[in-house]
Amino acid sequence: MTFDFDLIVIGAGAAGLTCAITAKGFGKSVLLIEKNRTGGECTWSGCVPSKALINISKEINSARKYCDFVPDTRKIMKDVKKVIEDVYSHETPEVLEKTGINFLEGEAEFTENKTIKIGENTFSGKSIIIATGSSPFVPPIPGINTVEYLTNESLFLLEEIPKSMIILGGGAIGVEMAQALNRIGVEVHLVEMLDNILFREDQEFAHILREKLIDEGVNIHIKTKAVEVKKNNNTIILTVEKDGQKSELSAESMLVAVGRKPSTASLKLENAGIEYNKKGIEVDKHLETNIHNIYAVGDVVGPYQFSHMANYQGIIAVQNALTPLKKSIDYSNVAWTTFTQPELASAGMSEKEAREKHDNIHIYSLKRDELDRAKTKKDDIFNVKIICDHKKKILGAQILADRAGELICEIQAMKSNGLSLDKLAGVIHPYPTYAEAFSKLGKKAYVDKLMDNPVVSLIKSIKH
Ligand SMILES: Cc1cc2nc3c(=O)[nH]c(=O)nc-3n(C[C@H](O)[C@H](O)[C@H](O)COP(=O)(O)OP(=O)(O)OC[C@H]3O[C@@H](n4cnc5c(N)ncnc54)[C@H](O)[C@@H]3O)c2cc1C
Ligand SMILES: NC(=O)c1ccc[n+]([C@@H]2O[C@H](COP(=O)([O-])OP(=O)(O)OC[C@H]3O[C@@H](n4cnc5c(N)ncnc54)[C@H](O)[C@@H]3O)[C@@H](O)[C@H]2O)c1
Repeated sequence: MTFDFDLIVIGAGAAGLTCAITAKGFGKSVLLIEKNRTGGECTWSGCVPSKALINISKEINSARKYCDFVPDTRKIMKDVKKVIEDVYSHETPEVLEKTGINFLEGEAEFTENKTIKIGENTFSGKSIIIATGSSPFVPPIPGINTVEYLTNESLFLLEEIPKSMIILGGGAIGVEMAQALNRIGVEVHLVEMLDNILFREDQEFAHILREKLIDEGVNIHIKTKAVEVKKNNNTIILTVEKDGQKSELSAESMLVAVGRKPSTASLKLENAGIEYNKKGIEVDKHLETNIHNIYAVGDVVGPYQFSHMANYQGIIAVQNALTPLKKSIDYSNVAWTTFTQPELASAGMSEKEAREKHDNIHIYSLKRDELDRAKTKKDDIFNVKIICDHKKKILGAQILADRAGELICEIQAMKSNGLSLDKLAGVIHPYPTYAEAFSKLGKKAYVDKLMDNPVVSLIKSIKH
């Protein structure tokens, strides 16, 4: 059987772009289909605009320590859009076509398992990769459809920012946006139904971060459930329930950020017999669906909804789809960062997970007052936790600090290469840096390892 393309990729977000570029690198013919704009969520309504807004809000926050002023949110939003345009300029259909990728704009659906339909046209692919991402989940709170709520898809399209905002959901989006919006002058109410923000993170560090946000002026309502939404003139009124007591929060606008739903509806997966559930498309360890040569990657698959995971999965899926070598996905070395200030970065296991999986773990931690660099900045928050097994092999790490997302990469590199923490003991780190914390912890691990050595134990016992 002959095919129109070696590979058809549906969706040109982080995952789909990686797939198309990687396949082209293998010298294969590729058709990339996108119904909206190339770049997907990360460029238009996710990582890029959120980090641009966070950066601006940091600058405003620093300046505000020394003088008071009202930020111009029209100018802020214009600058956020400029950043989006800059990133997009490197991934436009024209740029992609120059690399030899065939690009088609349109909504793709399966007609059968080798054939995709876009409008009136059908195309066959020897292999197909689904990379259609996710969209915001909107909870069925009574009255929600009677108000014009925002999601990440509409927030960054605003020309100016409302003066007050209710944010529903204290996850990654809610917390990052709560701090950034509050810093640019928005009165923020963050509503989270669990007993802390950032439920996936180390809860001790999430607690410190929560206190910091409250200190900055964010109104955080934990253990609080949204029960009804209504509108009164230009005000959104959210009825919430906490400990059985109802009360009302009001604001000009409301951002819904309570998780994602996979984008499967438009694909007509049934026509190809592809299995999926409400969490997304089901794949095996090779990222292959139940249908041979149809793969799925990125947010539409999970379990981690990050751009870097979309990239990682994309490369593996292409390799498996186009070459005889089958590579398994490995989620044992995942790292991520929540871009608040301070940032909260994680690699591998949390302390809780490590305790569940290992009998004998050792936590190496270091706080602000043990590190000169942190002490040089007034009010700096600095917390590191590195979780090791009994041989000091790194199982996981969490860092709550400025630029924690950069700092975690040193530990991530060590962990991914199976190195133990004591190996950092002899590595010279410049003084005074935040990263010096790692060589200090490496030295502690080195001494502990030495003490665990049977020869040292024997000498110690003889001496005693
Ligand atoms: C506010 C926010 C901030 C974030 N910040 C970060 C961050 O800092 N770091 C990080 O790693 N991650 C971050 N993320 C997560 C990250 O954006 C996603 O994990 C990533 O973009 C997923 O990429 P994807 O390619 O799987 O999906 P998407 O980027 O959603 O791409 C899917 C594409 O498929 C297209 N599509 C869907 N159906 C069809 C169809 N039938 N036919 C044709 N095209 C179709 C869509 O239009 C879309 O362009 C953030 C997310 C949000 C919402
Ligand atoms: N820096 C980053 O890497 C980054 C930033 C933003 C988003 N993301 C990705 O996007 C994904 C989605 O982010 P998100 O913040 O929408 O989801 P999330 O799953 O991270 O958090 C959603 C939060 O909403 C709460 N919630 C759910 N229903 C609620 C309700 N009815 N009332 C009050 N609270 C409710 C949940 O308890 C949870 O804490 C993240 O999981 C992450 O993968 C990553």
